Amino acid sequence: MAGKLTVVVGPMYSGKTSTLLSMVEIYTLGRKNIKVFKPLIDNRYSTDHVVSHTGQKVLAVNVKSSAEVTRAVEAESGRLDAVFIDEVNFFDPQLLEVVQQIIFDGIDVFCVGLDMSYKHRPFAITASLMAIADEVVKKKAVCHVCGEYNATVTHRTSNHIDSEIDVGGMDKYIAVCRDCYKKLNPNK
Ligand SMILES: Nc1ncnc2c1ncn2[C@@H]1O[C@H](COP(=O)(O)OP(=O)(O)O)[C@@H](O)[C@H]1O
Ligand SMILES: Cc1cn([C@H]2C[C@H](O)[C@@H](COP(=O)(O)O)O2)c(=O)[nH]c1=O
Ligand SMILES: [Zn+2]
Repeated sequence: MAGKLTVVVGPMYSGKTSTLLSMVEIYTLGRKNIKVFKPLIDNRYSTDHVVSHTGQKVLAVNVKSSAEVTRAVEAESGRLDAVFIDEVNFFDPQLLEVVQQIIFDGIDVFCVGLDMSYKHRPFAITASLMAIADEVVKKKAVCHVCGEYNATVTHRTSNHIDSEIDVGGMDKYIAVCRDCYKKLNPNK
């Protein structure tokens, strides 16, 4: 039987990584064989763990590219039940084919990542994964400005760099609702 693809998206602080950690716990309690991956660029809290903003963590394989995910999964020779991938927004476009192959090989895949950059633009790899997913979960955060539980966007508070990729936390980013995002970005 083919595996199932679940994609969990949302702004920063919306509980994406916490959701991944809960699913890891469920699979682990069920004595399933799993592997967790994270991209090399994400060195914010740890290089060899996926860590949530609340400090909860799980051991993870740090990969430079999606090809390394394939190699690590193949090395398990069919023993895996599920694969978890954090921060898919940082991965190369080939992650789509890699994930597709893993689910066709009968392994469940959980992908977690930002759907949009601070520019309110989709991260292409997350959008492609959402398109082929069996289930998409869109999470919300509490708006840092108005305090409502309706934040769907991330606002970058520092403007020292224009690149859409810039690893960071509260020092650089807040979660906001669309109304507050518009007030903070009047050109939108
Ligand atoms: N504005 C916010 N809205 C919701 N949770 C927040 C906010 N700021 C900080 N947090 C904390 O972040 C936690 C979620 O962290 P995490 O699962 O790592 O989120 P994500 O992976 O989506 O960035 C929440 O449980 C809460 O403790
Ligand atoms: C919005 C946005 C975020 N990032 C970076 C900042 C963090 O390192 C991660 C997101 O982490 P989280 O687990 O969702 O909290 O992505 C970025 O590089 N570009 C952006 O536009
Ligand atoms: Zn708001």
